[in-house]
Amino acid sequence: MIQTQNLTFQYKNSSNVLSFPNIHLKTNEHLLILGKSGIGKTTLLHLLAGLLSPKTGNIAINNVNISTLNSKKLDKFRGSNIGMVFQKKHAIPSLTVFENLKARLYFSKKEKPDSYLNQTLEQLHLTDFKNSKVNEISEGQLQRLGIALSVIHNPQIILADEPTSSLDNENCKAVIKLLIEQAEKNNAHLIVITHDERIMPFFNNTLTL
Ligand SMILES: Nc1ncnc2c1ncn2[C@@H]1O[C@H](COP(=O)(O)OP(=O)(O)OP(=O)(O)O)[C@@H](O)[C@H]1O
Repeated sequence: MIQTQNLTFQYKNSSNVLSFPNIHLKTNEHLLILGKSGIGKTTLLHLLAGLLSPKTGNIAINNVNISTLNSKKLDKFRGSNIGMVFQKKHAIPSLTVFENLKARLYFSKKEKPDSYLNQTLEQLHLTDFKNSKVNEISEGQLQRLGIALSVIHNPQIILADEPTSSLDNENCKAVIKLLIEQAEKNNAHLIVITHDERIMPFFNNTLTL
């Protein structure tokens, strides 16, 4: 369950106060967040991930009010409950694709057999690049690795910022299907922000800021 109430946010060096509609997602519900450039989509996603603190309002995730957690507890909560697909890539360049997945599991203190990692790479058309270093793969492959890294530890919430923007139609479909499949397999919520109209048919719930 995700519930937000009266959320507002203000960047330090800005006089603009961003305010957001309330969100209420029940178990297994997903959400697509739309809105014009600069309206606050990424800011909202970062608030939901606990990467930013609201100026006012509350965010409850599975009955934990994350706005009240101190930074140590918030880091722990995020590490095991949230998977983020960032616009900027978060893979470790000196490691291979496969080693990155192993490292992600290590940091989230979860264990998975190698066969599970291989299956995820297969679903994202990354098997051929399993032993490639991150700086040897293309932008699209890197973006798909970002998806794999965000779901490999089976988080309760998957937050994705423009996950399909640089992908061709085939990989766009593969990525969104994998995100939905992972979310459903784990009873997790999937929240996506996008400009990409190709992914709208995959969502029943949309919120336009
Ligand atoms: N670090 C910052 N300091 C000050 N203002 C910021 C900062 N980051 C974003 N903003 C401003 O806050 C507003 C919301 O930004 P945000 O990135 O959330 O929008 P967005 O809807 O995700 O945009 P886009 O679709 O272009 O990525 C914008 O007006 C932006 O200029």
